[in-house]
Amino acid sequence: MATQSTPQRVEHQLTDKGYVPVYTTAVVEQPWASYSSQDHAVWAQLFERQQQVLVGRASDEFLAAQRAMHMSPDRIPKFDDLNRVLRAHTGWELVGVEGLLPELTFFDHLANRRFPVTWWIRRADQIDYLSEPDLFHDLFGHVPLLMNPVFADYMQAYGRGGVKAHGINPEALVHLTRLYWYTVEFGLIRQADGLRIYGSGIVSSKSESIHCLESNAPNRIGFDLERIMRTRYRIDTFQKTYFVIDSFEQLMQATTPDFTPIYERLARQDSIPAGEVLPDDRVFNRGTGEGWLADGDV
Ligand SMILES: C[C@H](O)[C@H](O)[C@H]1CNc2nc(N)[nH]c(=O)c2N1
Ligand SMILES: N[C@@H](Cc1ccccc1)C(=O)O
Ligand SMILES: [Fe+2]
Repeated sequence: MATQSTPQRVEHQLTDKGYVPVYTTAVVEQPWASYSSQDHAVWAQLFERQQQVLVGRASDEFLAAQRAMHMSPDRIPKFDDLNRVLRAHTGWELVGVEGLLPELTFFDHLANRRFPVTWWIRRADQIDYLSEPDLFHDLFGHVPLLMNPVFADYMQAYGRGGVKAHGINPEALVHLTRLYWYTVEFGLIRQADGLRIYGSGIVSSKSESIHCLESNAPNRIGFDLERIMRTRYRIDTFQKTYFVIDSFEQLMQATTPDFTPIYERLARQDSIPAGEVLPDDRVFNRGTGEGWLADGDV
């Protein structure tokens, strides 16, 4: 009987966020044969639950991409099977990793159309909350949209931008990471029939899939590149603000220009607290702020 899959943590490193696990940057084969029956059961339970929550909440593009991937709901998919489909559609491929990677390693993967997917899945007692990306977050949350040609291009361009920003200065990376956070992880998109989810951090969370669209607590504000790059975010609670794009084409066009002058301009401006609404914001919802914690913005 295979044991519960556990990540091979290399060590813990003391950072400004306290002790964080540091993983090897190595690409690892997916140990598919060693997944336990509990691992597959956790996948099936999360997949089934999220499928139900996302009807009427996930964007049309996300649902179409997910259908095209033919991911099995009842056991952990094989990276090799998904790679055959993904490569044929947009040239992307999944690579197995132990967990969070150093930023430059992460960006370099994206720049080469490789998406790093954590090989282990959370335990049954972590179903509702996990502090770091596991296989379910990466595979169910991030992988489907890599089937969408425009979003696939955006993700590669983002990776190239990350490598570039890493060579500029740490502040540029902070500004760029916020863009990732408020689009790839927690982005909303406007459809004719209402706001919908495309961010991976949301689609892999039952509670946030409901909260982000239906609670009055958070702000919902129209996409504005530099506004987003100035805005701090939360890593331990629901987002205080969600940003809304009109289309992936809008996202692609907004991020095509050279960011170098943008980083220079942003360096002279203050960051914006996660829950703030500015006079020029295109406000879809002005949040009540109910349940917000006072501090903790990153
Ligand atoms: C974009 C930003 O650097 C972000 O924190 C990166 C860092 N390293 C990562 N490493 C992995 N494996 N997966 C991720 O999503 C990220 N995110
Ligand atoms: N155009 C950005 C790179 C980028 C592309 C797509 C998304 C985010 C950033 C730059 O010059 O740095
Ligand atoms: Fe993620």
